[in-house]
Amino acid sequence: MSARPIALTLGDPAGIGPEVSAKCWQYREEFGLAPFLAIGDPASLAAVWDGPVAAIDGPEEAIDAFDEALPVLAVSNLGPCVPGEPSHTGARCALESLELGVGLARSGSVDAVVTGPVSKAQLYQIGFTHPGQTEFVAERCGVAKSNVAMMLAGPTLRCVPVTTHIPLKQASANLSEDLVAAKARATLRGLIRNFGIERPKLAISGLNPHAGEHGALGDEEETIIRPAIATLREEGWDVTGPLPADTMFHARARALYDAALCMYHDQALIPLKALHFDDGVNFTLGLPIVRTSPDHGTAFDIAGMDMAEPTAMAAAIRVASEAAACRASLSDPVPSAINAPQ
Ligand SMILES: NC(=O)C1=CN([C@@H]2O[C@H](COP(=O)(O)OP(=O)(O)OC[C@H]3O[C@@H](n4cnc5c(N)ncnc54)[C@H](O)[C@@H]3O)[C@@H](O)[C@H]2O)C=CC1
Ligand SMILES: NCC(=O)COP(=O)(O)O
Repeated sequence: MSARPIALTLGDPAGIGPEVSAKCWQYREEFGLAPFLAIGDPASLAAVWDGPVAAIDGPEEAIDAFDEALPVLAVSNLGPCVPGEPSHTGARCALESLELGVGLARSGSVDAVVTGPVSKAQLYQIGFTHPGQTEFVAERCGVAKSNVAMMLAGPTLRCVPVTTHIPLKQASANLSEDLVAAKARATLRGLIRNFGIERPKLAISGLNPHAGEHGALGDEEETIIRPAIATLREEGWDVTGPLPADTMFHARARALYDAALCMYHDQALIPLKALHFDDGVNFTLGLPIVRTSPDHGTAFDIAGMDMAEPTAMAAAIRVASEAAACRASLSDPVPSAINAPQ
């Protein structure tokens, strides 16, 4: 077992992040979780949980404390903490926790960072300029946002949207051959590096109904997606498509690939959440660090009611540990046989 813990940010203090984090500690043995520490406002835990908490000053104290209590690295929240009532002070606390968690992962003092759910709307209101945590973490790691992939992963499906948190009417205009190819490479390398899949298979969707019907129902398949696929194949990657998005997610189709690359957010996330809402993991591929998150959001509507299922958070912690171990076991994370530019 690694001697380093995992850092888990509590997310928005008014959301369900504190509750699912506490439940993960409570059921750590049933869930098979490696030691972790929580980062955030201790009051947000106290508001929803009366279990044991150990205040720590750094990650090096977490492993010893973990057996007896949930280790917490406190981040101050200048406002009151009421479950279900988000605030700007809470959003600032969530952002500060994220910054600290990413910093610990970058410094190598934790094996991975698992980020609790934040409210994008609240973050935007306090001046957050990134579409989501994915792009924030990429920037902190010095990686261009086009070279990271937001993968949503469950036991029978992994999906990556090429465009992420933008209005749907801008999705087509934001697609390009280079972006599709860059997201595909980040996904394929990520499957090798974090999931240990030696020769990953990627299925790439079309954008339009029936993948465009040879151009009759839209031309992005012919002008953008097909040329990107040709380039990826020349580089040696095992890539198929463009596939009609409505027929690529049934069970027999899913058995043919390791991940699906889709053109916009809901094309990827609807099938994933329909199949795996309770154990879906958001995994940022393409980073020097391991970063995961549960697939669900802040769920302000049920915060403080003891109704939040911790299973997606538990999956996010487990997948992060497995990915960290996988990376440590690989001497050549991207096999040189695959002739892809770095
Ligand atoms: N990992 C992250 O940081 C994510 C953050 N978000 C943010 O969360 C906010 C709310 O997003 P929504 O679209 O409403 O999605 P949501 O996932 O927060 O909630 C959708 C529905 O599912 C329920 N739900 C969610 N998680 C649950 C759990 N663990 N157990 C039981 N029920 C659960 C909620 O009560 C709600 O009815 C948004 O601001 C969004 O940006 C959304 C997805 C991921
Ligand atoms: N729909 C996924 C999501 O909202 C999580 O985004 P991010 O904040 O992890 O980039």
